[in-house]
Amino acid sequence: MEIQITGLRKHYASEGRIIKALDDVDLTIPANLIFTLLGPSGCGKTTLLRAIVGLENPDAGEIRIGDTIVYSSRQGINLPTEKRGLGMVFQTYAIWPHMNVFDNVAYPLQNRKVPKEEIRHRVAETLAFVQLEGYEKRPATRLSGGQQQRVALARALVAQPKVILFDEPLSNLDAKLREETRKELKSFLNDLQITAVYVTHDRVEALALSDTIAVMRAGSIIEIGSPKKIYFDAESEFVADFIGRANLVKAVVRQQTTDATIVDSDIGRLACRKGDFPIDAAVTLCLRPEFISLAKGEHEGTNVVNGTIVSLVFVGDAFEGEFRVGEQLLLARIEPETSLAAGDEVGFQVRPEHCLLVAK
Ligand SMILES: Nc1ncnc2c1ncn2[C@@H]1O[C@H](COP(=O)(O)OP(=O)(O)OP(=O)(O)O)[C@@H](O)[C@H]1O
Repeated sequence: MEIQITGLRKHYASEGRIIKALDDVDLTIPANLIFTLLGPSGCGKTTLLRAIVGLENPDAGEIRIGDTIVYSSRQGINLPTEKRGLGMVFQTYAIWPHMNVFDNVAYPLQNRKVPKEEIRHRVAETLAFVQLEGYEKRPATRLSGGQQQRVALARALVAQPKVILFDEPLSNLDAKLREETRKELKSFLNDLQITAVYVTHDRVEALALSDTIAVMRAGSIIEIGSPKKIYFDAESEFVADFIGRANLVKAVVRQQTTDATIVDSDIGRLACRKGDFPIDAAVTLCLRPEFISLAKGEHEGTNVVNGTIVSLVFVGDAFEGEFRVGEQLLLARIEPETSLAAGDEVGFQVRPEHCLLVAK
């Protein structure tokens, strides 16, 4: 089910200041996909999610879920949470420790006075779906973190919602379990064909899980696109920097050719991916460390950059190499079997399509 948000506003007054948690947000969340709200702490993600759920009372705007207006300041509509037909997996909605798995999952149905036999059937079906059949009698506290998350998911799904909302549901799990649970969750959601709205500040989680990512900043949605689009074709310096490790270099547009934009940058003259910028525009060159392939010695030719290695840090599957080009420090990903060392003169040639220009 599609969610349509129009002019949604929520301001808070705090210590004499106005905080624009939601600054007139317009947003369409498409049906049956995993849609992620990504942004730094305090950008308004949770406020937006809570407004969709009905746990936050906005100041103005409209929220439509499918054909139903669940909130409209103009029409004075504000449906209570339980009438919005949503499932939720929130950090703060953790499973109940004093109940067993069955009772945790059955709770939303018991609350709605669904007949006992149907409850048993639907809980069994949902537990099978999240691969927890046979766990009905297990006290919730005697489950692993990942299993507890699956119980929380089952509880959100048991009432067959049209939309399911997640607020940082994996943030209490350790790194390895978080990765496994994320994969499971993606496969569950793909099978379900349900509209999922997912809030996180973790870019890796957003990239791995989402069909579409909306990047938020200071109460506004600033960019929307597929994970690849956001990662490779960011439109602003903020998004390029937030979504992944990036070398950001100041540059000025000098020339537009048919297939490239030529800039003078703090690391030299470079042909970059063609961008729609006027001559003399001040832009930022975004160069991802994985596109820099350093080799020893001084290099010559077009789109060549030379520098000196400052440090190498081993991070398991690679080295993170820091090197200096003039006044600019750049980061490169270097293969683990490298013979490069600090102090080495190095250079690289970069393909224009790997040099993304973004607005400052
Ligand atoms: N009850 C409140 N009173 C005052 N300010 C609030 C209140 N709730 C949220 N805010 C402010 O509104 C802004 C948006 O908060 P929100 O929790 O939506 O951000 P977030 O992006 O979810 O952050 P995080 O990732 O840290 O949870 C923040 O500046 C926050 O301090």
